[in-house]
Amino acid sequence: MTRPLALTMGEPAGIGPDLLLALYAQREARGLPPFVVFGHGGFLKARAQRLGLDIAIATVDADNALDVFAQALPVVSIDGTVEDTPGAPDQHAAPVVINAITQAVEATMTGHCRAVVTAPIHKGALYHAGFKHPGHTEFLAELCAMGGTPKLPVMMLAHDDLRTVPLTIHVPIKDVPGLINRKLILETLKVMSHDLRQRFHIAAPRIAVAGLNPHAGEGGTIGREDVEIIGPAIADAQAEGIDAIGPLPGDTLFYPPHWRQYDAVLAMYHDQALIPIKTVAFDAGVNITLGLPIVRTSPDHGTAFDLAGTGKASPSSFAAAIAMADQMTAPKP
Ligand SMILES: NC(=O)c1ccc[n+]([C@@H]2O[C@H](COP(=O)([O-])OP(=O)(O)OC[C@H]3O[C@@H](n4cnc5c(N)ncnc54)[C@H](O)[C@@H]3O)[C@@H](O)[C@H]2O)c1
Ligand SMILES: N[C@H](C(=O)O)[C@H](O)COP(=O)(O)O
Repeated sequence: MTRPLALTMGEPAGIGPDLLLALYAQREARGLPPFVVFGHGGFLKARAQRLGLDIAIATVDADNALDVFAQALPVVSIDGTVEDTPGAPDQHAAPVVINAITQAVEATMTGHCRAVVTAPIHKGALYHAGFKHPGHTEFLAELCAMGGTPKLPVMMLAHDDLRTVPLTIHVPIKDVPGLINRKLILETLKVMSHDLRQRFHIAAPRIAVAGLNPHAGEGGTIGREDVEIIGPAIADAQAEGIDAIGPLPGDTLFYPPHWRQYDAVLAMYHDQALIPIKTVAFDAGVNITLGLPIVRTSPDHGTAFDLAGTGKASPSSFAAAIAMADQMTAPKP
């Protein structure tokens, strides 16, 4: 029998807990693989009750999850204080939120679970509690390094054949130009090219690189980064055998006949990469971290405080994240 996926509870005041509870209730209808939740058992019981979900919750070790999955939602319970206050984040819950991620990664790195699927965290609440990482992406790279030097983690948003990667992630837009350099572009393209083959089974991936400036700098007349940094970095990548092309104007790159020529797009900043996916597939997009020794996926949405505890949030993107993690780690027949 296969091992379970490790789901993290995410921000308790958000919709993450609602969705994983709903997906457990819908597991058969949706054909979901077995999973175990790393989170706070008492809180999850309270949230299930609030949502009117009649499901049993069993406290387990990751190794026992499969034994109970058919009868109860298996939870590796993390000690700490977590109140059921939808829409109102409480920084006292932060240690549980962070430990849930840490333990889920450990269980996956040590082979007890197959992959990690994270529920959304509220970055502001964690920063106030001292969390030092911009988001899961960088934290996961540190956890997977197990005390060594973290490898470059790469965020990808994916839906069907549309896959986009932000070169810079959670940084102020005013800092973006200064963070773009040849080495970062080359290293990101290497990770993309490797993982498109390894995780997505694309034999010869083609990658489009978006420019930073309008019209990719219009030959250097509207900003110099495209000609002085991005173009040379693409040449570096081509010299290493990576099929990358660009810089291409970001505004027309996402016209379907254009992006469909490529297996992925490397964008220069967060919104340039995420807007296309969230516009066409907010309900089905998946966030996947490339460059890790394990598979990690996540829904493309955030904590949606306005919907937490109401039962109105759509579980579709979370289900797509589970399906992608399952597909990428399914035992070979
Ligand atoms: N993977 C992650 O941990 C992750 C991802 C994205 C955002 N976030 C965090 O989430 C917080 C809120 O971010 P935001 O407001 O920009 O984005 P959001 O995705 O939480 O919400 C944006 C809008 O979409 C709606 N929405 C979101 N998910 C929905 C769903 N499943 N069904 C129906 N409607 C849904 C919300 O109600 C809201 O109107 C921030 O702290 C951000 O950092 C975390
Ligand atoms: N910008 C990401 C998104 O909207 O999906 C997000 O905040 C998640 O980041 P991490 O996976 O690094 O937490």
